[in-house]
Amino acid sequence: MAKIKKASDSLTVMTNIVLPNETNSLRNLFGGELLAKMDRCASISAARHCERRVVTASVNHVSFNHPIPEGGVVVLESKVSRAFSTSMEVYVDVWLDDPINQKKMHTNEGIYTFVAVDEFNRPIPIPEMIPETEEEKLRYDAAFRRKELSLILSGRMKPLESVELKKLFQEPQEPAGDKK
Ligand SMILES: CCCCCCCCCCCCCCCC(=O)SCCNC(=O)CCNC(=O)[C@H](O)C(C)(C)COP(=O)(O)OP(=O)(O)OC[C@H]1O[C@@H](n2cnc3c(N)ncnc32)[C@H](O)[C@@H]1OP(=O)(O)O
Repeated sequence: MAKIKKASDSLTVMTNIVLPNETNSLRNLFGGELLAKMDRCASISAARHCERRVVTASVNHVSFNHPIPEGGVVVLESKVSRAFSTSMEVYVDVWLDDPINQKKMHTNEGIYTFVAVDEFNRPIPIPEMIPETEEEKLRYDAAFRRKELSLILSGRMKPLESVELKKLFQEPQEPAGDKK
């Protein structure tokens, strides 16, 4: 597949108001409801990138930094952060938006992996992705480590087979001349 796409080509923005039936006993948005919203938003980004059917392969990370209250306006923004062969990482940022005071607070982020599949649910190749902004470049650079970690945690890769992740745990090598 020759096509190359930008991260911004997959930008997806979903805005919702938190309704009472989505809240927990503290009257904040229930975590599972947020996960479902993030999965929907991210899956649209993934489909926009590869122009194919996609399935969620894993949820690699979700952070709940601030509660989102009933009646709050929730804005989800997702983009593909890196495309591999058949899989892609999608980053979702969640904001609590105060339209009256025009303030926005970053409340959550999530990192998902999607796989493009054919009509028989077999993985198929996807276009490459090029990052443009500084944030997109940082997320792109770290995505391979996260892919390796996710494969290790799901039993699909042995830790010693990793390339990028292993480097994090290796002692920095001293230049030959500095040895005492
Ligand atoms: C034009 C469009 C406009 C927009 C228009 C709107 C469209 C709107 C779209 C909405 C779309 C609905 C979105 C529903 C989203 C669900 O809800 S899907 C339901 C939940 N998910 C599932 O049921 C998936 C079930 N699992 C599977 O089907 C298979 O395990 C999978 C994921 C296809 C993988 O199959 P497999 O045979 O194991 O394949 P394998 O070759 O080993 O791995 C394939 C790739 O996945 C990676 N992978 C597999 N597991 C993992 C893991 N745990 N971690 C990281 N990577 C992994 C592999 O590393 C490999 O990556 P590449 O190196 O090829 O890039």
